[in-house]
Amino acid sequence: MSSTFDPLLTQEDLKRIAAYKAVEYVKSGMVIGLGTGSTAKHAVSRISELLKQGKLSNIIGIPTSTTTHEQAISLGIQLSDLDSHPIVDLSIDGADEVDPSLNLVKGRGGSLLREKMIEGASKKFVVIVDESKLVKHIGGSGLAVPVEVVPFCCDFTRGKLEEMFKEAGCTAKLRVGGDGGKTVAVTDNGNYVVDLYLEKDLGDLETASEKILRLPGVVEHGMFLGIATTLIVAGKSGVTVRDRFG
Ligand SMILES: O=C(CO)[C@H](O)[C@H](O)COP(=O)(O)O
Repeated sequence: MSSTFDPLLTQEDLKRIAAYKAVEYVKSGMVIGLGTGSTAKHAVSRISELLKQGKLSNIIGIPTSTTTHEQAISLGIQLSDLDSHPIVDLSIDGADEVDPSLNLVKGRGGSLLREKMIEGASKKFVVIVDESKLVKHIGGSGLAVPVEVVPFCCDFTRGKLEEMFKEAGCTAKLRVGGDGGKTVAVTDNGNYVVDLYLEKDLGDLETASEKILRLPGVVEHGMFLGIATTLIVAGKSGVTVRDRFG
């Protein structure tokens, strides 16, 4: 599916267009996983707008971060969690990278663990991106693959991760806060993030995933393999919608 746009649209416009398109999947009475980031925030705002206009009702949101929790609360969206609502009808979230098989890198915003729990529990997971996020192979773009680690001996875990992907030219860096690097960035779960910068792609992603998850000290990584069901891409020449099973 595709339509033609104004070439003067900004990246922010494209994020909003993708998000609004995804919200067309939201129906009254649904439990919705609310993603995190500058693209997902447009979806949360749109859901609230439609609730206020009476075009949607009885929506329960499951936020994927404290930031999204605060946004949704400020917009009056009713919230819950996976303990009370273990099955999520639909999640909508952005991504940092998307490959042709709809595998993703997520978590450059630091919310990868809650995102993976909620999006993995969803019957449908719609990924919304502008076209800059499309890559041939995830993990080889020069940008980071985030890994959430426990704070205990995090430099030991960082070193093990770097060693693990030595052949892919990996440099593993502990993520610092937005205060010029004076403090370590802490996730919503009280953990740290090690960013894996790779010169080459990771090869077989399932193998890489298993290796990372087997390392004690690792909580989760930001590769979302086989979780996304639908991809919405907004680009200067239009919007496309792709279903993994379609
Ligand atoms: O995974 C995420 C946060 O943990 C975000 O979805 C991802 O970083 C994309 O963010 P943005 O829409 O701001 O580019």
